[in-house]
Amino acid sequence: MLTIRDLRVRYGRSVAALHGIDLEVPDDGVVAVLGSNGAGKSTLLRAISGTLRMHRGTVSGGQIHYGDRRIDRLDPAAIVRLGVVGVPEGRQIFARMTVEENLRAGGIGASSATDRADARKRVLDLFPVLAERAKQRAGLLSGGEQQMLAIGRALMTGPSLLLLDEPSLGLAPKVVERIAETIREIHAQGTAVVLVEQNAVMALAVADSAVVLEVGKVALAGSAEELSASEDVQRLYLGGHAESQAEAEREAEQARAVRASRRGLSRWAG
Ligand SMILES: Nc1ncnc2c1ncn2[C@@H]1O[C@H](COP(=O)(O)OP(=O)(O)OP(=O)(O)O)[C@@H](O)[C@H]1O
Repeated sequence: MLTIRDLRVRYGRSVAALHGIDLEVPDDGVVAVLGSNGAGKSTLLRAISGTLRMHRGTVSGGQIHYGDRRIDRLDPAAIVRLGVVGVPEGRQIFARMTVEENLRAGGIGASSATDRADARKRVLDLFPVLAERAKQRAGLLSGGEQQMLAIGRALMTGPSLLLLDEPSLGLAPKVVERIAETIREIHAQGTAVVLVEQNAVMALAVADSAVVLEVGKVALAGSAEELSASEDVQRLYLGGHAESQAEAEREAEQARAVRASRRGLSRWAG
């Protein structure tokens, strides 16, 4: 379980980005973090993964625990060793290296060659396209394939908690649905997920529970079903791109249908 209590983050002296966030991510959970630009979503992931310092940020108050370990003062490599691995926004794969080399780089932290081989097999089963493109330069993959590679590389360490920063960004709806299915499969295989998204329809379809951040605070929290039904969420995040209330309702209906199919999937997986 990841437990965040009263987390406060600053960038330099002048910018206070998070103002006391509370969040829990159960070991078998998928928690979505929603919110508009600048709400603090990426900052929250940076705080969990220990990468704030690379962005001149610091935890100025509160605590983050993973299990019984306090992690908000650990460096990123130590946090990865505890099983908490992030896929930052913008994918950041090694564009000039091949798909295979990218995956190998992800597995460097694995404890043994057997672990690496097992992880590689799991990743290629999850993303068969990466096996087909193994020798290709990563920079030549499509946007969706690059996102799959970024997730696959993170999975090479065998994480128990995966942090995803806007995996749907810039991808076509069909590819977004493929990424959503993959997140469900990763979860069904026993990895907890924190999913930061601006695509609330996708995130609420995949997650068990969600929080909405507004200017560095949790404005709303609840189960994915509660938030899908919330008028505020519908107006701000589900209806935001809809031309009419009817379309917003269709989107919410679509999210409910995908959730129902997910329940079917997890029953099947379990
Ligand atoms: N390196 C930085 N230095 C100074 N301020 C920053 C830095 N990174 C983020 N901020 C500020 O912190 C606040 C939260 O930003 P953050 O990137 O976490 O939001 P976000 O919800 O992830 O937004 P987006 O969806 O646009 O990525 C914003 O006011 C942003 O301008």
